[in-house]
Amino acid sequence: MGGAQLERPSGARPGVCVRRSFRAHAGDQPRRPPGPIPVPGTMKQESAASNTPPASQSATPSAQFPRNDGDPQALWIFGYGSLVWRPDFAYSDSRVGFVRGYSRRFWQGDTFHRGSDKMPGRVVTLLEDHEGCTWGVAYQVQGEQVSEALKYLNVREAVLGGYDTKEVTFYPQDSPDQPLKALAYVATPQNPGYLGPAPEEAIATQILACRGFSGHNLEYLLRLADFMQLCGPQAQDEHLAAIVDAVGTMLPCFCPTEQALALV
Ligand SMILES: N[C@@H](CCC(=O)N[C@@H](CS)C(=O)NCC(=O)O)C(=O)O
Repeated sequence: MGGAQLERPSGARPGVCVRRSFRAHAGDQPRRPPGPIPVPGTMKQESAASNTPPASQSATPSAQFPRNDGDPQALWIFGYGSLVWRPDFAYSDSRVGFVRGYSRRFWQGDTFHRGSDKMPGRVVTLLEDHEGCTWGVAYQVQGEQVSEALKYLNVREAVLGGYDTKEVTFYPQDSPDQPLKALAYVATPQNPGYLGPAPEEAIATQILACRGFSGHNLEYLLRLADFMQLCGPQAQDEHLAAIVDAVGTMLPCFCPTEQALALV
């Protein structure tokens, strides 16, 4: 469930980054109703109406919904963080690809999904960067999926995460000459949860120490690193790689000794 499956083309040599076809599978379609993220273990099917945040909380998307040729009702949503592996909304199609002019940074604080008020975690946002390129997944929603996805993401991203919407141009890896307009959720420096730049070692320490209602902050980092690994050598994210390296260096300090585990 969640992110679509990356398929290794038949005949590809294992361990070699090859161009992959990225296909959503009907079985992947999430079943979670749109709306507030239920605390893990308490998920239940609720009517959309009961999930609608109070008017005072709802933050309507600021970007006009980007339209592409073809189905006027269709909308593409670009994910570059947790949306890469856990979109949790129904979609009709998905593509791996990238956006130009932005770099991804772990500069957004999170006190719900991967952190708490006392120990905010760090999640990603997009930074305008003329030479930047950020890889992720674009999901196509059509018909009723559009309002359901936007209602759900408004709560998950805007109300709970401090993100705002922005129109971006998405380049599918399989057809970069046919770019798509897409909606992205971006945490700007003006939002109260924004933490801004920090040394990668400090970010790694924060990630190692934090968890929230959606799980540990380390899971968030490693799932994103997994995705980037699957994208192949053409997809580089030095900021992400530096944080993963820093985590690897620090993990021994966080791991209990054999004596402590009484493994002897
Ligand atoms: N908007 C970015 C980042 C999304 C993101 O990571 N948002 C957090 C909100 S703070 C989230 O949904 N976290 C859910 C989780 O960590 O599983 C994306 O397109 O993926």
